[in-house]
This record gives sequence, C-alpha cells and structure tokens, in this order.
Amino acid sequence: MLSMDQLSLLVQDHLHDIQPARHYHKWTIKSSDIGGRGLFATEDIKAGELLFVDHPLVYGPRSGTTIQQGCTVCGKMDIDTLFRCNKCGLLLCSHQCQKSNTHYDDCIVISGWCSKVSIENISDTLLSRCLAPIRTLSLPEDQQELLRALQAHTLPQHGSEIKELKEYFDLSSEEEHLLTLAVCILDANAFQIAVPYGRKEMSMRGLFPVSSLMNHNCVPNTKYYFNKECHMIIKAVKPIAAGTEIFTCYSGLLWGTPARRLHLFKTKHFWCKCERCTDATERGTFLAALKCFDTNCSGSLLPIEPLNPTSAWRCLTCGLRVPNSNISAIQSALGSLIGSLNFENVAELEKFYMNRVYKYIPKTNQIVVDLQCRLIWELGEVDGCRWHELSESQLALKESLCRGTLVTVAALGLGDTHLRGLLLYHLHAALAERARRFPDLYEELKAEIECTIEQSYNILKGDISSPPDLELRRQYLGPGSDKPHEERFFILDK
Ligand SMILES: C[S@@+](CC[C@H](N)C(=O)[O-])C[C@H]1O[C@@H](n2cnc3c(N)ncnc32)[C@H](O)[C@@H]1O
Repeated sequence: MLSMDQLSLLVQDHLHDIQPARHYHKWTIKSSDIGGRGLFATEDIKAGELLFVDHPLVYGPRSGTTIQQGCTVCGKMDIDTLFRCNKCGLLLCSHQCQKSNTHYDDCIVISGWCSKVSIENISDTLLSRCLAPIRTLSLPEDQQELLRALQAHTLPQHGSEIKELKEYFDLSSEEEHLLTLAVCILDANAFQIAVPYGRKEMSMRGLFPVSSLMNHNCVPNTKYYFNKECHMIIKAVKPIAAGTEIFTCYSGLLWGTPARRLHLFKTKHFWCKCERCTDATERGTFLAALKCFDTNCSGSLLPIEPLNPTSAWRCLTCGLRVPNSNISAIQSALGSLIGSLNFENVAELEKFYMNRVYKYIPKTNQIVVDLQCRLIWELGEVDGCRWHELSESQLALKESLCRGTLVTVAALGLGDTHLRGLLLYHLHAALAERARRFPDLYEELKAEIECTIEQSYNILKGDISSPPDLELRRQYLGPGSDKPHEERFFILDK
C-alpha cells in the first residue's frame, strides 16, 4: 500500500504529463471521513476555477452486456462497415482503424494468447467488455503503480467477464489475476467519456486516476467535461473554502434520492448520507414524490426516513402512511410504463407528457423531469420537428420546460453544471426562434437572448459535448454582436 506522499508524487507526475507548466494546485490528497482518501482544498477556490486536467491511464468500451457495440478504436457504430479482425476478433470499422497503433497494441496482446476455440466463435461483446482491462496489461511500470494505488471493488460479482474470457483463452494465473484486479479498479473508478454533441458512438469509459480520488456528493462542488483530446477538465461550480472536501457526483443529478442511493449502492457499494439524501424533499424539488394513494387527496408521498431504503412513505398533506412494498410496486409499474415509450418519437413523447403522465405522478417527479429534458433536447433539433416546423404551442412548451427545469437545477444548488449550460442554450434558441417569427418582439426579448447565450457559452465552452453552433450563436446573438439584424437569425435555418 502506497503512503499518501508516494501517491501524491505519482499524481503530480501524471498531471505533469499533460500540463508540464503547471506545478501548483489548490488541493491535496488526504484521508476522508466519508470513505478512504479524497481531494481537499488547500486554499479558497472560486466558482469556475480550474482544479486540474486529467488524462486516462486506459480507456475502452463500457462493460455492460447491453451496450451497443462499435469500432474498438474510434467508437463508430455504423453496422454496415463493422468487421472483425481475423487475428484477435475485435470489432473495427475501417482499415485505417485496423492499422492504428491502438489496434496494433490490442491485437498483439489478444492474438498472443492461445485460444481454445477459433477466434470468430468468441463473442465480440465479451472482447469489447474486456478491452479496457486488457489495455492495462501494456501500461508502463509507473502507470501500473498508479493504477494499483486506486481503490478496487472486492465483491465477487466484479471480474465475471475475465472468468468468461478464460473459457476461451489459456490465460496464465498471473494474467487472470492482473485482469481481474483491473476490472475491480475500473468498476470502482472509471468515468463514462462524453461523446461529441449529437453523435452516436459506442459508450466508452476511461480510468482518470486523479478524478478517481474524488468522493461523491449528490450536490457536488465541481463539474467535469471532456475536450477533443479526451482530457477530463475539472472545475469548481461554486466557491470551495480551504479545508473543504472536493466532490464529484457519480449519479444522475436529477434523479430522486431513492434512485440515486440505490444506484450508488449497486455500482459503488455505499449508501450516500449527504445533506440532499437526508432531506426527503430534496431542497423542495420533490424529485422522488409520488401521488397520494387516496384519490381524494392531492398531496405527495415521500419517504418517512430518507436514509432507510425500506422506509414507509407518508403523504405530506393527509398523513396517509404507505408501506415500502406498495411504493416499490408503483415504482416498478411506472418503470414499465416509461420503458414502453418510444423515445425516438417526439410526437409520442409530447402526447404522453401532455396527456398521461400527470395521471400517475406529480409534476415534480424525476420521471416527469426526465421527459421534460428529452423534449427540450429534441424540439427544434431533430428531423420532423426542426425550428421552422414547430407549432406555436410546441415553441411555447420548449420555452416553459427550459424555464421550469432551470428552476429545479437552481433549487438543488447545482451551480454552473453542464446541464444548466445546455438548458440555457435551449432557452436562448427558443427565444431566438420566437424573435425570428415575430420581429416586433425582438427588442423585448433581446436582453434575455443575449444573456442566456452568453451564460451558456461561458459554461459550455471547450466541452466536447456542447452544441457545435454554440460559438456561432454567441457571435450572432450574444451581447455586442455587430452582425446586421437581418443576418442574426440565419443560424436557425441550418
Ligand atoms: C472513485 S472512489 C473515490 C476515492 C476513494 N475514496 C479512494 O480512497 O480511492 C469510489 C469509492 O469511494 C468511496 N466513496 C466515495 N464517495 C463516498 C460517499 N459519499 N460515501 C461513502 N463512501 C464513498 C466508496 O467506497 C466508493 O466505492
């Protein structure tokens, strides 16, 4: 086991690789009261300040069995061009990817193993799932040391893919041990890597060793995003006082407490006890609330003991007490109902949102908020409901959904997260479309259009998953634009 000083030195060397000029950080690694080690501010940090830029020790396809497969080099998922390498069986999309250094290294390791069956009989999904751990075998010694210093999950369910791999290849016990350890480390620490906005690519994960030292809080004081070089940029989203722990968030920011806690328990093996989890109303957002089972009552049900996953729930208005088993039954029925929706079909989503969803759940529930976000991302943006095709009521709906979700994000105290940046971008776009349709309204809307695109730009710039026309929109519709009025809205015609 490395000492904290040894780990700090490895971390400094790792960060130095991509930011050689930056020797100084306003944080240190220390033991944390909530679990293992954590990062702590050594000086006051301002909102928006850069904390560090991390880069992955390894990256590779995510490990779920249901993840849609793609090229193991570039992630492309175009099924027509995908083929399997005849030496190692990995999926590729082009000869260029096959000739890449990345594939060369992967292929050397896998084709070097003695296989028990011919390579085309080995599942490409299994090979993809094992690829990130396989890549750890080729890391240089100092990076192996840093990898081994990270926390590893110890429960027996981690590493099952390596047991499966062993059915197909004669792995030495040392290789099996190293691969299993790598899976346990990846499962405990890997981050999903964001893909460029609007692009459909295979979902990838990366092992970012410094970010891996951040513990979780459901209202984190940092945000992260990825740039074109697959670097992970970590910034403060609110002021962080010297001595305070620096947190990230391992779960969905708009999920209700029971869903977040269960997800954290299943994937990271701890029950979160942060301030948000302790407050059943989640700062008045009622994200987990269900409708009271008494049809004469319009109140909301919430857990009586939010930190107890089997707690009974109670109506805040009439006091009705509902056993946890009934709540679970309703939640799984709602899950099936939502699972039956076709999320690609905007009209179906809109109809469900407008007419049916409130019959079952309060407007504040995370399921409604999720539907709202899906509609926001799609209205005006996808084929069949482009800006010029939106009806007046759809445009008004988009605007009001953006405003409502921004209120929830603000109530939770999430600061300038990626989500807020995106919501501001979509609000700006809806307002700009309104001004284009009704030029007389432009003067009235101008200040808000300028302010929303400017704020969105400041939050999202440099982020690979931000809308590609962000900068152009800011130039044309942001504060101080010198573009002639008649040209300002041309970007909406793209
Ligand atoms: C990515 S690691 C974070 C760094 C870790 N503390 C270490 O020492 O390497 C994730 C693990 O840290 C612990 N952890 C993180 N956040 C936590 C929290 N809010 N409460 C309890 N444990 C937490 C859990 O064991 C979790 O599986």
